[in-house]
Amino acid sequence: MLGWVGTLINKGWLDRDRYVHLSERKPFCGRGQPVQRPSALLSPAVMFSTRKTWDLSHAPRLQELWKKDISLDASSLDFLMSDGEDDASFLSLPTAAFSQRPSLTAELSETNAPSQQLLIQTLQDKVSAAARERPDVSAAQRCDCAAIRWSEFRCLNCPEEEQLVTRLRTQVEELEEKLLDQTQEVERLRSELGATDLEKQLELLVVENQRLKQELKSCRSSDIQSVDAAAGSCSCSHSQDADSLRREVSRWESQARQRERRLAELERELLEKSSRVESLRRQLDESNRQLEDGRRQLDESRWRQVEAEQKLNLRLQECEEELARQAATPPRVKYVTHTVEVESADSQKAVVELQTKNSALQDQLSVQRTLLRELETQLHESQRTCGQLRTQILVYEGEMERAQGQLEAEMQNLEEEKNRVIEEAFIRAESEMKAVHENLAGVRMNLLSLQPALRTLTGDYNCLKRQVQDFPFMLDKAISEAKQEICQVISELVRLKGNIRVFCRVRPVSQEEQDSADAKAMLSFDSDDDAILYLSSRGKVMTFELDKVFAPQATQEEVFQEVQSLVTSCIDGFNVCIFAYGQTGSGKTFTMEGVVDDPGINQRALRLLFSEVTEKAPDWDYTITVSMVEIYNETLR
Ligand SMILES: Nc1ncnc2c1ncn2[C@@H]1O[C@H](COP(=O)(O)OP(=O)(O)OP(=O)(O)O)[C@@H](O)[C@H]1O
Repeated sequence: MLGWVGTLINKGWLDRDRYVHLSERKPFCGRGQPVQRPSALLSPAVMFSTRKTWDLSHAPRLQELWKKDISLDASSLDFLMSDGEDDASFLSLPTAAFSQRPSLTAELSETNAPSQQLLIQTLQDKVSAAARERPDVSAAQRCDCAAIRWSEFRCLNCPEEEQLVTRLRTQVEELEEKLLDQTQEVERLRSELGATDLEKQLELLVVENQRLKQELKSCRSSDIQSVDAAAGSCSCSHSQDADSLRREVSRWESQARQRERRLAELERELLEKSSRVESLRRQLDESNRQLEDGRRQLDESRWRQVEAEQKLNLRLQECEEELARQAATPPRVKYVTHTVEVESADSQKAVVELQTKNSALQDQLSVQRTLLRELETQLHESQRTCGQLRTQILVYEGEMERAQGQLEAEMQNLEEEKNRVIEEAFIRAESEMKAVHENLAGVRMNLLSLQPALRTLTGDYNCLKRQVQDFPFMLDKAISEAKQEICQVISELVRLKGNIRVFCRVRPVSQEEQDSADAKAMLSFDSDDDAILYLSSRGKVMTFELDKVFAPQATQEEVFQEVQSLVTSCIDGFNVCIFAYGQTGSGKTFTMEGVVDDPGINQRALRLLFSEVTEKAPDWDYTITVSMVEIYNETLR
């Protein structure tokens, strides 16, 4: 036992200091003679189980070891177990060897509770295997082996063993619950890091990125179109009003502000998405860290398991050696054999029960190992999935950074283009405004100069309008006045010329008259007055004053012109009479009738009369009657 404990301490599996205080006790003493214990290499299990005293005179090697203050190994355990002369000390060895197991298990459970079951199971398996692998031993040896098992079963049947089994079962249940919790935790981590939420978030981010690109493209195209439209409208800006240009510029500025607000919102959304990606990445890192912790715990559990297996193997080897030594030892105490034989049936039954329990525990252990392998597989799968997701996240982050860079560049270009267009529009608007102001000033000057003329024209227009309105009355008045004036003129003419006017027409001298004596009588005319006629006859000049004197060269037309007014006066209602008086051959017929080629007053007066009547026919109706009278030789015809 001391060698086993010492081996554990030398290998670093047990804490040496934990056993120092035990040196003050006196676990080993020989035959009532207390032995001063030189070292602290005793466990409480040994103290508890060693109820009989040992004679250290039969343990020179132990004394030597104690004096050297070194730890014991498996060989020292052989010595200790084989050198006892006292039967009681011999019998106490197996009891001590097995009864110390709960204490050891309790100590191990403090540091490695999950491996307890495996440790106990391994120990029991080794013992059972050792018993089965000795078919050729003698009956006495089998009896000794049975005695050992009986002692063990008796210890298992004790309350401490039952408590141990209960505690182990509780620990197994706790281990199962822990495995279940770890499985659920792994599932939760997979659900958090798996291809559900994270991929959905990434897909949403990609869709949002595409939407932002399309919206930016549409905004840029609409701005370019609006700029082109504005440029086209500015080309004919001479015909546009300055207010419309200002409204257009204000509208563009409003649109630009709206675009800027929209871009700010998009940037804010992008930042939110980036923060969301960052939080997801932190969650992923946290989950990976938890997975690493779980893996580390599993590694530690595995390591502890291996460690416990090594301990149990060592312990099993020691037990087997002890069993072999016990089997080789001659049966020194026969009654013990009898006692064992008496109770061998119960022991066999207990062995069967224990084997059944061992089988159940092995099954549970295999199940737990299977679960552990599945858990490790799931862990590896989760780690692989996490690696893939991490790679995808890096790829998406790179794409997002590139998209963000492109978006920022496009935003910058759009902003510069917008500023340039606005500046050009402002410049054009200012130039157009200047031209419009100049034109407006010229127009105002023209208006100022035209206002008096306009007022004059307005007055003239009003005057003309009034005149037009009064024109019918004025026309009637003018006609009346003209008629009155005409009547007055005619009256005055008649008054001036008299009611009877006398004209004198001198016909040319004929050829016959030139040869006669009468031709000497000469007529002369006054060159200054056409109403004077001089007649020279027989030395006397007689003067005749008439209304008109027509010389011989006077034509028919000239004579008619003199009487024409009289002819037309008859149209106005006056009575007129024209007649010729003179001696035969004086030219009356020639003047009144005329010749065919040169008509006289009658034909000319009728032509003029009918011409006037025809001209006034729309307004007047005339009735013309012609009558001819001749007085010849005092006869009227
Ligand atoms: N002014 C004249 N110029 C030229 N020839 C004229 C003119 N007057 C008259 N004679 C001619 O004198 C002639 C006589 O004229 P006419 O017959 O007219 O006279 P009379 O007075 O009518 O005569 P009677 O009383 O006999 O009828 C005509 O041959 C006519 O051609």
